[in-house]
Amino acid sequence: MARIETIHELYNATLWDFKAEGNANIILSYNGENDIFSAVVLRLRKDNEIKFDTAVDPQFFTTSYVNFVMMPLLGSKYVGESILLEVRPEFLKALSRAILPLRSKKRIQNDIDFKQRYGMLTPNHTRFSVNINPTISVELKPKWAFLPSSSFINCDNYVKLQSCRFCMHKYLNKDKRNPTRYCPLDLFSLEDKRVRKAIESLINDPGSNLKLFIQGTQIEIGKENWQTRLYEFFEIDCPMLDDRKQKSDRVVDMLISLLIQAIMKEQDLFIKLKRLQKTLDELDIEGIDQILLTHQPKLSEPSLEEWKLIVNEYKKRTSDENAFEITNMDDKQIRQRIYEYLISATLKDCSIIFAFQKSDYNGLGINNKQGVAELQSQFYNYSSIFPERLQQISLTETQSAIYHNYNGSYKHYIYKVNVIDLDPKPLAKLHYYKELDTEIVKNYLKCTTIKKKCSE
Ligand SMILES: O=P(O)(O)O[C@@H]1[C@@H](OP(=O)(O)O)[C@H](OP(=O)(O)O)[C@H](O)[C@H](OP(=O)(O)O)[C@H]1OP(=O)(O)O
Ligand SMILES: Nc1ncnc2c1ncn2[C@@H]1O[C@H](COP(=O)(O)OP(=O)(O)OP(=O)(O)O)[C@@H](O)[C@H]1O
Repeated sequence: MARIETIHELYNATLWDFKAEGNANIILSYNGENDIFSAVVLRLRKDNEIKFDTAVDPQFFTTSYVNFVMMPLLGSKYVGESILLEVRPEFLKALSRAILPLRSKKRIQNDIDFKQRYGMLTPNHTRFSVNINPTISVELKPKWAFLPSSSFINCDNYVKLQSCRFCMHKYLNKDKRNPTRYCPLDLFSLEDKRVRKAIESLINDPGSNLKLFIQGTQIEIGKENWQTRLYEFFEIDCPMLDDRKQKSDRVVDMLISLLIQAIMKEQDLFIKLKRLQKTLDELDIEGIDQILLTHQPKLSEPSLEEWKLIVNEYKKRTSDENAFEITNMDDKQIRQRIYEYLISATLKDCSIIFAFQKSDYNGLGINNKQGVAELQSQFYNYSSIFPERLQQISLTETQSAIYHNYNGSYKHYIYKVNVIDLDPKPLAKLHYYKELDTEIVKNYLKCTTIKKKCSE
């Protein structure tokens, strides 16, 4: 269950900086002097039209959903703990006034929801609580990791079997004449060359799918001289490279190389995310739509207890070789598939944050492979993974170590990786999902004559 706290010292709007916002939430980072909160963010729900029809408080529900559904599926290593902080309308209104000038115009139509009773305190995944060395963080929003293969897909929509959802969707967005080269299937292939292509494409055209943070502050990629902020982190001051362009290309390449190395170390997360997205969406939205029309099942938002059962049932279904035929589903199995689709929708929309902090453990100056391998094994033996615990509010995070090998020179970093935005999607969105799917395919068929073949 979610833990609820009242922490009086936090109800002061000047202690919170606007950090970021999405469609549904606003995130504030603590700027006060109490070290306990130095790497903590406050996540507040925005006042959106789509409301959850649940008996319990929506923030309480969301936090418990993350604990009961997402943690068992993704693993506690990747899903941060959070605490509910009791909040009052006066505090929320003061925050809203303070952050208004900093918010993007495209988002301000929805304010903080002043009626929420709780905000969510969670670790700031773009910072470390022990802030002794420079930190760099990269947030990826990878989106759909698979090609569907459902027999429910209408033959007129055959493109869905060969072009991935993201690569089709990009033609519907504003920049459709010059769409990004990023394809999530490259990232999830976990093949060196393709992962590099995915990350390079994201850096060249980040959109909302890649964000970069230095010391927890977002850097706008592409803005003039944005790369200079990377020099300090990578300790680049090479006299041989006084050519600016060469220097900045090198530092971006170092960032890409560090990120790829961490992605490869955390392959399990990417494999898991892809498998979950795919198996929880076995029917495709076209199948979900058909069973909704044919069977008209009675549906309501599952309670937290029901969500636990849905996860267990999914696990049973996917481990059972004699699983039932999708053509022979009873009412309970039909509802199960619909709820599984909603879990998959969350996992198609989540983001992954990698944060790196330079470590003082410098490998004693060793720069040959054998020496590094020895040190690495010593290091991993005693502390490859260790939890960082913020005593008072007790939010645990897992940190790991990485030796970044860049052209034969090794640097040691501590890093952490966390999945964010794991909120439940409401049943009311199913209709939107079907409409969007139809629109994406129709537009894609019309828009481009060359249909890209994405491969898993
Ligand atoms: O529908 P999609 O695929 O465009 O995804 C939406 C996202 O758009 P994107 O394509 O990532 O720019 C959208 O992101 P942006 O607002 O575009 O940054 C939201 O994440 C939205 O989820 P929610 O309504 O906040 O729960 C997302 O809605 P869901 O489909 O995940 O419910
Ligand atoms: N725990 C965290 N630590 C650091 N940054 C965070 C954290 N949670 C959220 N953020 C930042 O705030 C942004 C918005 O947060 P979040 O994804 O939770 O909002 P949302 O409204 O649910 O997004 P979406 O529009 O994708 O649905 C994230 O993209 C990320 O940059």
